[in-house]
Amino acid sequence: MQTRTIYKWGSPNVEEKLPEHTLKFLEGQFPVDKEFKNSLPKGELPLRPLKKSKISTATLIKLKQIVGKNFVSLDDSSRARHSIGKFYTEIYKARFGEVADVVDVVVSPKNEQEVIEIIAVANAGKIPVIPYGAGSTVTKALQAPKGGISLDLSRLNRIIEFNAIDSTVTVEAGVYGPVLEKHLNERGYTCGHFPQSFEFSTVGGWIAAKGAGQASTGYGKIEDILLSLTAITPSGKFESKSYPAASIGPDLFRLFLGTEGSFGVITKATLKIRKFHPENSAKGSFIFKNFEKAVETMRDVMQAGFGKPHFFRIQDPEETDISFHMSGLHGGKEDLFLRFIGYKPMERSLMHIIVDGDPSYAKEVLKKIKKIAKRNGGFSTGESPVNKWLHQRYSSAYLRDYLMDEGIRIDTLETAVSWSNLHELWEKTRAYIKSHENTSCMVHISHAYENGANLYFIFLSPMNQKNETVDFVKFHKGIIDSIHKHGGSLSHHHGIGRMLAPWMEGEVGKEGLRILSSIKKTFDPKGIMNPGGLLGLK
Ligand SMILES: Cc1cc2nc3c(=O)[nH]c(=O)nc-3n(C[C@H](O)[C@H](O)[C@H](O)COP(=O)(O)OP(=O)(O)OC[C@H]3O[C@@H](n4cnc5c(N)ncnc54)[C@H](O)[C@@H]3O)c2cc1C
Repeated sequence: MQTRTIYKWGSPNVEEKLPEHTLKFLEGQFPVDKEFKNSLPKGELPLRPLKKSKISTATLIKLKQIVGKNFVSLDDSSRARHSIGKFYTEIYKARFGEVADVVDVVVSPKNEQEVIEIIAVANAGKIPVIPYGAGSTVTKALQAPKGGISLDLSRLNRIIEFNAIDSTVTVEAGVYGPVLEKHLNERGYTCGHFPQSFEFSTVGGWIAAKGAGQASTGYGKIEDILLSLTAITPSGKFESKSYPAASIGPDLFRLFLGTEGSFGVITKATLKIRKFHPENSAKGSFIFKNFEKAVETMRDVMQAGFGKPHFFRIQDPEETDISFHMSGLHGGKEDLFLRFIGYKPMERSLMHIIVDGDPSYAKEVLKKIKKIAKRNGGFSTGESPVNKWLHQRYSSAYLRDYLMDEGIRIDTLETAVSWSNLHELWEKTRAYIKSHENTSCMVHISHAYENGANLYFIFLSPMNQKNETVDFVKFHKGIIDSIHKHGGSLSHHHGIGRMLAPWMEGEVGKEGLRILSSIKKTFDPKGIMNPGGLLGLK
């Protein structure tokens, strides 16, 4: 498996160089002062925890006895790396070497028994424990305002059982996406969970953040894929059984979904798997005259009842426009033809579809979608845009670090919204984002349901040369306020962490927070699991 460098997201084997036409477009759109750009650190400074480790010698001895001395790290780089995820300001500050809320020690157990013993030591000493999957969180969920132990789960990486009879796979929590998927693909199956961070995220992290993959419209979010789990909590070991369905009171294992390590450590999970033959997939794309018609088509398809695509995406007009520029299509013959037949830049909206499954099913569903698209004025643009998107479905995110080198800010926020609120939320939140000086706002829908969809906002602008962090935080807060005010959920798949915690009471209410807090107390009476404001918990 590939590893990545400290600061950069993505495979070190993939060059982040942009094609000439893309660079030209970005330079034109987001002019950045050369001197400012050159003054920006590019990630060459060593990471520097702003606090000294306060772990006691007695605790260190115990931890080393459990996992062996090679799996306990106290060095600056390990502590700092394990205390940041991939939120914009975390990465920005790390480039200056700074990591403020830092763990005291990093411990890497190799099995569940070692996790049990570490939790016991931590609980006895009231030492915070922060489970660490692959560090791809974008919600500040790994920051350690109270210090403590980072429990790196990457050695819990076994695939325990592939079960073709039940169509399940049981894995340890530290298994990375590509390892799991390769194992399944070799047997003609898929897990169906492909977050954009797929290459560098773990099964435990997917469950803990309650994430969604790019094919979630067909395969479901991780909560639909998860059948059962084992979690080690300070109160004991919780284990659920893998029934296809059951009526045995509330599904207790679901309590761990989305809790971002604040109830316990997920050590093992059983996931549903699906038969998978990519050669059978049916692909199509359409361009619509406007976003409204594209959304209407998506909603009609989701509510028609004839089946649904696995990947179902709409790019709003600005995202469609920027992808024309970035892919070099802008001004080309396809673009001119589309304009000529009435599909105008900054109005038109692109839709991508992939239907998996039995070939006759996939073909039939695509045929029916084509009918609905045609009725709504969709012009078929074939398989090629889908293949292009598939080619860069993970690597497009590598761009953020490159843009940071160039003095350009790019970040995202995402939400789920009912169909009836979708347009207002899209319009109002876009308007807020666009009110910030020289800011592009691209929006796509990538997860669709019978009752609504997600909206994924990407914003791009030159960095603020006076104070990038302060300006970013203020602007970012305004976007969250707008999403919240216009009927969107705080998150559809990234989770809450510490980033969205201040809005949690507004989302779930005082009573909701009280219930959450009392469940936490049951699993974690001393409050050692990922403490310090996560999920809005005290
Ligand atoms: C470029 C990029 C693209 C992304 N795209 C998507 C996307 O498409 N869909 C999506 O859902 N998310 C996406 N994310 C967010 C992130 O990748 C997910 O939240 C992912 O599920 C986190 O997994 P991880 O293994 O990296 O967990 P980490 O980042 O290490 O941890 C995340 C949280 O879960 C807790 N945790 C981790 N493992 C365990 C465990 N075994 N037991 C208990 N708690 C645990 C941690 O304490 C932390 O609070 C993206 C992130 C990036 C940087």
